[in-house]
Amino acid sequence: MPTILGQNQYGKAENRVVKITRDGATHHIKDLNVSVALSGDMEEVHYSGSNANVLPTDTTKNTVFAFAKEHGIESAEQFGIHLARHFVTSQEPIRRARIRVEEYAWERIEVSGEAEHSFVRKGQETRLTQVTYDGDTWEVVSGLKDLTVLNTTDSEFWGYVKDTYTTLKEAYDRILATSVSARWRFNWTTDEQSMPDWETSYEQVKRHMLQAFAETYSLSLQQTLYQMGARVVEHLGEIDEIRFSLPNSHHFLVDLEPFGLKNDTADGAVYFAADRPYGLIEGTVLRDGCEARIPVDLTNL
Ligand SMILES: O=c1[nH]c(=O)c2[nH]c(=O)[nH]c2[nH]1
Repeated sequence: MPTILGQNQYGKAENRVVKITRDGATHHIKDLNVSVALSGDMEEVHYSGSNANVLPTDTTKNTVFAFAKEHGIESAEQFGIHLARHFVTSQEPIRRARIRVEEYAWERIEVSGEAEHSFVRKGQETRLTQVTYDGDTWEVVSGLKDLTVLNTTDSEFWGYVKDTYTTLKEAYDRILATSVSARWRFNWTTDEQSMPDWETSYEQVKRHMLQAFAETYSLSLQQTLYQMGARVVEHLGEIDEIRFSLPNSHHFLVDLEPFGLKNDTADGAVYFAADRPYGLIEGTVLRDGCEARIPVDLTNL
């Protein structure tokens, strides 16, 4: 049965590019998911396997990261236009380029004023609660998930154990990012007159967590976790226990040396935001003398 090739396109999808710009102590962030789809004279690669017209998808990925460094990211549209023009005008067989961009919006964490290098992702987190009553005693465990935060600096990781399998380079200025999942247990159990103000309490827990994240100079995500928990328990008398599950959302500096581009943290850099695997840092912070009752696995709550 004779067949012919119909519409076809190819390219690297979902390049997670994060560009930090440093304006003195004030940092700016652009966080994009960029997908490239190219089409043109691509019959031969499909019919005979000749790659003579094929610009590798790997190259399209490198171009995205290199352009972010070389030209910056003014807007998703400007970045898309620049890339599309490049592919179509630089490669004769490529007749059409479609660049799709998703942009994730970040806002500055409020500390005393707006933080210079600490951000929370726009869009609401999910608020959670679990109430249990046995006719006598109440247990209220509340929480949140998908509260995504990022520090563009004030994070290091070094001095760790090194064995035969350790390849990780020590980091003295890295991005620290996580999506906070937390559960906290109220010590209110019986007296309905002295119930906490749940709405106020929620806002305060969130504020203390965000401020602790922003203000901790972090030597590990574990240290940041403890600071966030301690801040909540110390400030809010109604909470005895808080547990966190914090994925370490790795941002890797992209090696742009092959394209003659210096990509240094110190003057604002381009990062590859990896989605998996990720470090997963979990732990409970307790008021001294209180019992731990929040389950280890937060998915069970
Ligand atoms: O903050 C961190 N804690 C770790 O335990 C760890 N492990 C790792 O590879 N990177 C990091 N970062």
